[in-house]
Amino acid sequence: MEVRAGTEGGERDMEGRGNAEGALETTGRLVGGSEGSCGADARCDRPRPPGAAALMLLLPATMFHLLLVARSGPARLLGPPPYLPGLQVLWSPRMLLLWLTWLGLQAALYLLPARKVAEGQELKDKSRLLYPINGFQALLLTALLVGLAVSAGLPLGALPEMLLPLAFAATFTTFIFSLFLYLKALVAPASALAPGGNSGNPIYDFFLGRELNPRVWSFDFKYFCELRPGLIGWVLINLAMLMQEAELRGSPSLAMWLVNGFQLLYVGDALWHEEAVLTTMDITHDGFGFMLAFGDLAWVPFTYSLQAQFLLHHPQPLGLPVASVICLINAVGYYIFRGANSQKNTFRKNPSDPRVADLETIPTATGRQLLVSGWWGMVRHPNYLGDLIMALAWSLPCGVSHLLPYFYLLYFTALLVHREARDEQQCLQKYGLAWHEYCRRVPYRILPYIY
Ligand SMILES: NC(=O)C1=CN([C@@H]2O[C@H](COP(=O)(O)OP(=O)(O)OC[C@H]3O[C@@H](n4cnc5c(N)ncnc54)[C@H](OP(=O)(O)O)[C@@H]3O)[C@@H](O)[C@H]2O)C=CC1
Ligand SMILES: CC(C)CCC[C@@H](C)[C@H]1CC=C2C3=C(CC[C@@]21C)[C@@]1(C)CC[C@H](O)C(C)(C)[C@@H]1CC3
Repeated sequence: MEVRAGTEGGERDMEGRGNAEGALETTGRLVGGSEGSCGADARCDRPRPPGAAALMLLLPATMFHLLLVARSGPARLLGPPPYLPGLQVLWSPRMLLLWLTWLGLQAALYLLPARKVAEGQELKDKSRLLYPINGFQALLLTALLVGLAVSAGLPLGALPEMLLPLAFAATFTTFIFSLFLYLKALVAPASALAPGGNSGNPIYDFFLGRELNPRVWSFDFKYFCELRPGLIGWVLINLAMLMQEAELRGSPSLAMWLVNGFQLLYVGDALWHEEAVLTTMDITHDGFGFMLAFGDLAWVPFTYSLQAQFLLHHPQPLGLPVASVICLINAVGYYIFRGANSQKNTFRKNPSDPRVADLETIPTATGRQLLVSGWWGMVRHPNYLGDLIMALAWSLPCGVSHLLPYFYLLYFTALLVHREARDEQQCLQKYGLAWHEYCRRVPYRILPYIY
């Protein structure tokens, strides 16, 4: 695949500010302030270097806290962990090898011939990078390989006992990998840097990432990490919890089936619609540094699987009527999430497509239009609403006796509220008056009549 020059963030580099996602996808407003290239953006809220340094400790610490409390009797989200594991528990060369094998397997699957090669968003120099679309194929092949390995005697049910050292290996490799990304960016041309990826402060740049699309030959690190090892690892950990539960209790519980099924649907959907990730701000705007690398490779698999971890250690009775209601909630969430994302993607690809041609739109000075009916006429981020409804459905099978399984819902609400504010700021810069008009016509952001 041809690699062409990256630029400073393509069309999204209009606000002159850097990656603010860290501010809440990591910190909330704790990290306010600005450095480097914030420019005229009054809402620039990137972390300051001490904030970035603190987050590099805080994020892994939170992840280990969750892993520890999920297996403890009281399972208190806000309570102390049952014990503090020593290095002899966390560090295991075997687990490091297992983790590297996992990454290697996913990298090999990434390099297999793809059914399609997609073009990314147009960069500033009008070039586009090329990306293989074979994520769903990677999921199926991983399932096949794991199936074969399990039938040959691989004890997948032993994985729950290995989570701590495995998460430690993932965190360790993320630090090394981020260092590699940082050093690589030092010799990259200025045109390859993300907006705000050149603050001059090493801690800050290490944390948020300097390069927009770091690649070695055609291997795109950010795109690879965003969808493959973390997302597929997440469903594999879920499956291991299910198998271990079957071993311990004779069969998996209904609650465990639901959590596995819902999250498999979510991951399968993401990989099936892999091309859509090319238009997200993570790919088009944000640098690739510790925050996103840790998020993709460690945070997603080890904390998004929290409900399954909780259920293994805290079985919850679940009757069919309640389970049916929960399935309905997940189906409604998925319907909104998929409907909204597909409507926008179809419209952006071809506004004359019969599926979207009848929708009402607002013209903008850029030549692009904004949908103002259909899903995008209901609230300004219907896809977030659907995602949040699904997040609720993933927690409900765990009952209401503990707050811990609702961690994802709480974290995700905060993340999406911040993400929405950030996207809103970018759209305002991009579309100006037309965006004001859109906000007037569609006054609610995520939840109709409430927010
Ligand atoms: N599970 C997880 O941890 C996470 C999941 N997500 C999910 O990822 C998905 C993608 O989210 P995200 O990348 O944040 O952003 P969106 O998919 O919501 O994209 C926002 C962009 O859509 C375009 N847009 C906004 N309004 C309109 C409109 N009315 N008509 C046409 N285009 C419009 C604008 O870009 P333009 O005009 O340039 O096309 C805007 O910048 C969501 O479903 C979200 O829930 C996101 C983060 C984490
Ligand atoms: C470590 C921090 C606290 C948080 C880091 C944030 C990341 C975990 C998320 C940023 C954007 C993401 C997306 C997905 C997963 C989580 C991260 C990486 C996504 C791949 C999930 C599946 C969806 O269908 C999607 C639309 C493809 C998502 C894209 C954004």
